[in-house]
Amino acid sequence: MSYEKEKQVAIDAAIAAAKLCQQVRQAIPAAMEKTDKSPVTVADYGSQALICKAIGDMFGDDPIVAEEDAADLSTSEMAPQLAKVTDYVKELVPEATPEAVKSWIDRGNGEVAPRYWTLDPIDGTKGFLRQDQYAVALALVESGQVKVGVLACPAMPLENGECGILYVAVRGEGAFMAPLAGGDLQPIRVADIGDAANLRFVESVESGHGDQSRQSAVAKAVGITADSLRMDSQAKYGAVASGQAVLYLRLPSPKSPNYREKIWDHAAGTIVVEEAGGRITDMHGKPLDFSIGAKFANNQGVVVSNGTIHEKVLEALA
Ligand SMILES: Nc1ncnc2c1ncn2[C@@H]1O[C@H](COP(=O)(O)O)[C@@H](O)[C@H]1OP(=O)(O)O
Ligand SMILES: [Mg+2]
Ligand SMILES: [Mg+2]
Ligand SMILES: [Mg+2]
Repeated sequence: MSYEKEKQVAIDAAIAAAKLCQQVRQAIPAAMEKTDKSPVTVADYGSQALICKAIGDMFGDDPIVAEEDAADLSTSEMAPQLAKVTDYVKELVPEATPEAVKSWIDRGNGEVAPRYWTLDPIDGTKGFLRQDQYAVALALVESGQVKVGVLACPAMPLENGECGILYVAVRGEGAFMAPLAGGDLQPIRVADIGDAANLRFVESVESGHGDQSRQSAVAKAVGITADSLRMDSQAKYGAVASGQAVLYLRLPSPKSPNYREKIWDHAAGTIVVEEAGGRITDMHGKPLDFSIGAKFANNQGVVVSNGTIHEKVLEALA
């Protein structure tokens, strides 16, 4: 089946959301704290409102499993924050009101189903706040398989020195990138192992999101001697898909061994890498299971590679 309409709606929505994020970031955003102590900003809510509205308007029957929840914005003390979110959304959707914005955000409370969308309105909020990398990540999943993935990475550098990359993939059609500011989609491929300059691996900036000493040891065991490239968000998937790195390791942090990865932190990135010729499994070699819920209850860790080194990496982990 062709996903032309889904792809186009997803691209347009992600570009609009990325614009909103860039506007918020110019104003040096403040972080609010969620109940799990993780940060969130008006841009996370604004991005989720825009994208859930767009998907809901075009594909009203599709559930959306998204990270944020409008309940966090519904108290009277949060009214000024909701007003700010509404102002940013209004610049792109003039009819936005606080109530409408909350209802759009709440479209993201859907559950995993035979066909669903999953959204991280800002992946890498900590990177967003640090003026580092972040991504707007949207994917369509059918029968447990990601079919369409769009990653908008406003801070990813292009070869010409400008910033902003859009990565797009549709199952069976290849992976592509374009300048986020506009331009043609160009095919991308993972790096060949013979390409020594690209023999690098990527990992999180946040040391609490992985096991950095084990990640370095595994990279060394497969012949990668260069220091890791540390990057926030699913921009790391973009780096592997476009050949800037051959490996992305995300092994459970000793500080939070029971943490389970969330589907919206991986769905869009995984199809971009797979369609660029790469491979993704968990640290035990199992495929990521997108069919059970918002968390990967049956997977531990994530290994993303150019494909050719994957078995060696799994052997080093075993
Ligand atoms: N202990 C953890 N291990 C792995 N990922 C985590 C952990 N805690 C939070 N995260 C998630 O890591 C993602 C950012 O990853 P990266 O470090 O690659 O930029 C965020 O979506 C964040 O989720 P959350 O938004 O729920 O805090
Ligand atoms: Mg995230
Ligand atoms: Mg997020
Ligand atoms: Mg978050």
